[in-house]
Amino acid sequence: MIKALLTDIEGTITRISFVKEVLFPYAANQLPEFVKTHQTQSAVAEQIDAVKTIIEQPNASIDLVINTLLEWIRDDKKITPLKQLQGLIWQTGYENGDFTGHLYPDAYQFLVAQQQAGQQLYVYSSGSVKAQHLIFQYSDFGDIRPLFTDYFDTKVGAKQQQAAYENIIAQLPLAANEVLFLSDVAAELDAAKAAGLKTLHLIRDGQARSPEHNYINDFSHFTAEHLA
Ligand SMILES: CSCCC(=O)C(=O)COP(=O)(O)O
Ligand SMILES: [Mg+2]
Repeated sequence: MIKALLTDIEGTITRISFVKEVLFPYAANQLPEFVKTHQTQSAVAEQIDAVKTIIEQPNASIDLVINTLLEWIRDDKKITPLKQLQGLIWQTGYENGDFTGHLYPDAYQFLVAQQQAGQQLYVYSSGSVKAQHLIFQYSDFGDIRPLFTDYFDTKVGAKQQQAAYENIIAQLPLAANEVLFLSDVAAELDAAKAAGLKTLHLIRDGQARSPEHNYINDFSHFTAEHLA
C-alpha cells in the first residue's frame, strides 16, 4: 500500500516550457553578473570550485567557469553546481515578481487531495532544493510548501541512477514499495523501479509510453488503484 508520493517537477507537475522558456533563460541572462559579484560568498565559491574540479582546471579563470556554466544551461545539463547556482539566481526573479512558479491546476488539486488523504508528499528534482522551495513558495497558487514533507535534489545522485532512489528511501521511514514515484521521464522511472519504488508515468505532451510503467495523461485520471 502506498504511503508516500515522490514527485518530479518539470514535465510532471510543472509545464516544461516554464522551466525551458522562463527559468533557464533568466538564469543564463543573470549568471555572468551574479557569479562575478558573488564569487567570494561561500555558497557561490563552493560551486565555482566544483565546476573547476569537473572541468579538471583548478586554475580556470572566472570567465571560463561562467562560459562552462552557460554551456551547461544551453545543453540542459543536470550538473549539481549549475543547479545549485540556478536556485540562488532564481530567488531574485521570484522576489521581484518577474515570474511565479507554474503548477498544472490538475497537479495542484491532486497534491492537496493526496495530502488531505494522509499521503506524505516528497519532491525529487534536478532543480536544487532551494529552487524547489522557491517554485512552491512563489507558485501560481501561493505558498504551497506546507504540502511537502521533504525535498531531494542531485546531491542524492542523478535522477537516472538507481542508487539515487536507494539513497532517498534510506532517509524515509518507509519501505521502497510504499513510495510511488511520479515522473515524465521513463529512464527516471526505470531507475526508481529498480530501487523497488512503485512508479507512474505522466505523459502530458505525447511522450513515448513505456511498457514498464503505468501511465496517466494528467492527475484527473489518477485513481485509488494507483495507490494499491
Ligand atoms: C525546481 S524548478 C527547476 C527545475 C530544474 O532546474 C530542472 O532541471 C528540472 O528538472 P526535473 O528533474 O524536475 O525534471
Ligand atoms: Mg521532469
